[in-house]
Amino acid sequence: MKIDVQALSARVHRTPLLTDVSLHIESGELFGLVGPNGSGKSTLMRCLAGLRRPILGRVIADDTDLGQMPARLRACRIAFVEQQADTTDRLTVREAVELGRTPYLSPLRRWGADDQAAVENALSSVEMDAFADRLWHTLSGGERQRVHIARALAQAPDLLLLDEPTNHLDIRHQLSLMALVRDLPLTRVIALHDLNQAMTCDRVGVLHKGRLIAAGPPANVLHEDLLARVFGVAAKSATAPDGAPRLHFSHAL
Ligand SMILES: Nc1ncnc2c1ncn2[C@@H]1O[C@H](COP(=O)(O)OP(=O)(O)OP(=O)(O)O)[C@@H](O)[C@H]1O
Repeated sequence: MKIDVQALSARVHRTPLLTDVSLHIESGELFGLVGPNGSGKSTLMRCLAGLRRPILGRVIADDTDLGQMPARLRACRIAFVEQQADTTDRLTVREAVELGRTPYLSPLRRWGADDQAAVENALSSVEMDAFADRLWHTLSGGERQRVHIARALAQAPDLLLLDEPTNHLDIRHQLSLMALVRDLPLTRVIALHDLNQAMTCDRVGVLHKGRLIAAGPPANVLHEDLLARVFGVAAKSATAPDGAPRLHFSHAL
């Protein structure tokens, strides 16, 4: 799914949250969204998910205005893992992941082998198969996060939106999640605080005070001047032994 964000502005009461954001994301791209706390990342993600209506501008998903897309179609095509998603329902892990298949079900299309396979594959992608029968509320924060991601994968979307998905994850699961997301054959937008994880995206966009101030290949965008100006940190770019660009942070400015 390709995404065209056209002159998008969002506001709460009189407070602007996003101002005149325009952005094109290619089909199949891994796009990283970065910016300091409160810069508007989650707000933009919610607009991309169709959960927040912009006050101005629009989001075009393939050739359809997201505001006009029927909710069920949107639920089949777009999966969103929010930052602090939670549930109070008494669910097992498997039942939570099965929710990802809900948009596909109807009286004419009941639960079938495809749905079961999608759930099992999703559980195993995030290494949660052994937890399938555990109750949701007994899981740790990182385990819950992995189940949310499994639910989104079970949805088999064309666009996957992940808002800071590596929060709560230990370093091994951070790296395996990023590797999993990198290899998925679909459009992915991922809000990240770890700028070295952002360096592994195809392109990044930088939000600052609700405006998109830069977008492009990570090594071009996340340079020392921008990191000082936007994030308020002293950083140096370097090359890791495997040839990948790395950022080294020394202190807050
Ligand atoms: N309902 C609301 N009412 C008032 N202000 C809001 C509301 N929702 C968001 N904001 C403000 O809008 C700004 C952008 O919030 P948003 O959650 O999009 O930022 P973010 O970049 O995701 O931040 P973080 O990195 O801290 O998660 C913040 O200053 C936030 O306090």
